[in-house]
Amino acid sequence: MALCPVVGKLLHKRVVLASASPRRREILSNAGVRFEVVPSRFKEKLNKASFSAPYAYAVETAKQKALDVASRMHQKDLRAPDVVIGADTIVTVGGLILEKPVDKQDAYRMLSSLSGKEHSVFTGVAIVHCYSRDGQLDTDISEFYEETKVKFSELSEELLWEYIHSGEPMDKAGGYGIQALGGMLVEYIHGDFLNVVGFPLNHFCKKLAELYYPPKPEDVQRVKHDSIPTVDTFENPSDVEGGGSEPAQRNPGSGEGEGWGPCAPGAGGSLVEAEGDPRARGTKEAAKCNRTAETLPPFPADLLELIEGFKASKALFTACKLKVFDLLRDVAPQKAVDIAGNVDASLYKTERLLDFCTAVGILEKTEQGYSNTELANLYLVSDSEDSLHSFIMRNNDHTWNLFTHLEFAIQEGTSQPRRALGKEAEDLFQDSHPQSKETQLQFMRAMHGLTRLTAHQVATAFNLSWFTSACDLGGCTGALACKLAQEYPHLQVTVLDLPNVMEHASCFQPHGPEAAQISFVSGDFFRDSLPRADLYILSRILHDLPDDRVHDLLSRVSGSSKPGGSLLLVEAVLDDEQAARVSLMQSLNTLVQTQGRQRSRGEYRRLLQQHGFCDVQVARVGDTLDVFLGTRAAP
Ligand SMILES: C[S@@+](CC[C@H](N)C(=O)[O-])C[C@H]1O[C@@H](n2cnc3c(N)ncnc32)[C@H](O)[C@@H]1O
Repeated sequence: MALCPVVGKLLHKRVVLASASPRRREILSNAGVRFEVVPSRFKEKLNKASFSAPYAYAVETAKQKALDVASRMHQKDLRAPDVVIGADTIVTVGGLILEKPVDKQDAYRMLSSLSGKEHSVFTGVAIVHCYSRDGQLDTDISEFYEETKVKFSELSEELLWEYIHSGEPMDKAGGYGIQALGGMLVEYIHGDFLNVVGFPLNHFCKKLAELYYPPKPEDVQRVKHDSIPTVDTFENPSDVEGGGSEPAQRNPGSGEGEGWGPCAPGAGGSLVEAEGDPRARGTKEAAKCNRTAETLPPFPADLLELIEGFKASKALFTACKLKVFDLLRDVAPQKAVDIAGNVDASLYKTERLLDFCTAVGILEKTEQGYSNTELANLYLVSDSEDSLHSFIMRNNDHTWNLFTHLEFAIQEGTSQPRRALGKEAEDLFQDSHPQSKETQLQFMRAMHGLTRLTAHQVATAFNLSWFTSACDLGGCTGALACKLAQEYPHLQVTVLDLPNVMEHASCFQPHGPEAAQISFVSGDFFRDSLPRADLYILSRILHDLPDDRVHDLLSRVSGSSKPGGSLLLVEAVLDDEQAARVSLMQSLNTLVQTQGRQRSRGEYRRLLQQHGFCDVQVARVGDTLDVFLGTRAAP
């Protein structure tokens, strides 16, 4: 079905229906939308007289219902859902708006006013996209309405009262339900049947398509579309409070045709404006240049994420540095005041940091307090088996500093370790001014955590069971060696790395039976003779090296390999989108830090072949790493 992909856009979002109506629930779930139901507490008491048309009243009520739920959910657990759907159905006849009857007399009054006449059923719908920014709720609101004309037969008193006594009219706008007994009262309808039931599914899907697949500017035909009149007054202004969001005052005079109208996506759409929100400025600009909804530029969500991304990284670094996740491991939820006391920080600011961590899914917050998510327990606790804590701290203490010099690296065309760290590029690994033990260990723990993430997949990318000896050149803590030993019980693995690394390698030695298969050797793969092995491994080594050094190293490995021996090479490559993203990010790293560069799969394959490794096979590991296996041909 053509509409399925549109509804599919909601599948990975947390969607909430702000309505208790079982009919709306059924229509949406039948369409494949997955959602929670949180009935709105918004009282349907807007001043009808202040709306220039009945549908505007329905749209505004739908919007206020959705905003009420978004704001309550955000206040409750500081995490608004992604999308809240509000809807309000009204019946109008002779300029009067009929909602739900309050009692049987009211139902009688309504139904007799419809008898033998045509009336309109309007459903206003608001689709509210929610965002949490700095603990505040921010929303984008799209709204629309649908009208269906319904003609009732002449209803006898007897029929009327029989219907009223059935109880069906009481919770329905206009006092009837077209999908049940009330269907017998209807002579004909013009328009969407489901709109009369309570939810205009067809228009809803079209609106989603408009939002999620905005037309390309060149495809846009300028068409006159429905608009919603200006609404300035609310009967109860406090109803719109909450979560820092207020509905925008609509821009008069921007529209086509009718002389007024909203300047926002879709018919009757509007954007909530928040002070300082770039989207708000975008909306004003659009109004200025008289843009229609269809010609508004796409909202640059990815770009904004890119612009602001460093703030999120720094917040994570800070929470790690304060050891928040260590504190919350294996304990009952903690209140912000206790966490702040424990990490010796300001309560108010700590709470902001904790709320951010909650918003990005690394902490959970309940009434009892904050606790670690599973992700935090796995990776953010400093001494967990798979901890990335040191990798995060390395980024905070070392890489961050280097990246502040990216501009110089680009302008001057050189790496910046001197400016950033006071040392030369060639000293990065082999330091003539030894780093402190803590810095060295931080680097090694960082590599350990990173390598462990993919070690099993690298070790099993190819069947290596016929090798009896392997040497992992620049193998650091032995994280990959350990996995190889576990996978291949007949394999002896030598880990070769520089003396300053080997000095601390004992901290990482495995304790299981595989320990007997692994030996650590101190050495420089550019200067010292390489330990003898059937299989050499270069994992994440070559991208840090300039071309001449790559050739140098490969020719040494080749020279040490026996015919039939192999080289296993592990690198992120430039070829496909996902790997290239990681690879290019590393290339910025090498730009500021080393003299290396990223290479494509083809380049690595050719490099292996040039150095005598033939039958090169390649396997993808995870989303981003390529593992190459080449066999040394006879010279
Ligand atoms: C980026 S890390 C890669 C570690 C590991 N192979 C992996 O896949 O995670 C580079 C490693 O190469 C080591 N290294 C750099 N230059 C070296 C050299 N000339 N001789 C031996 N090891 C070296 C570093 O000490 C470091 O442990």
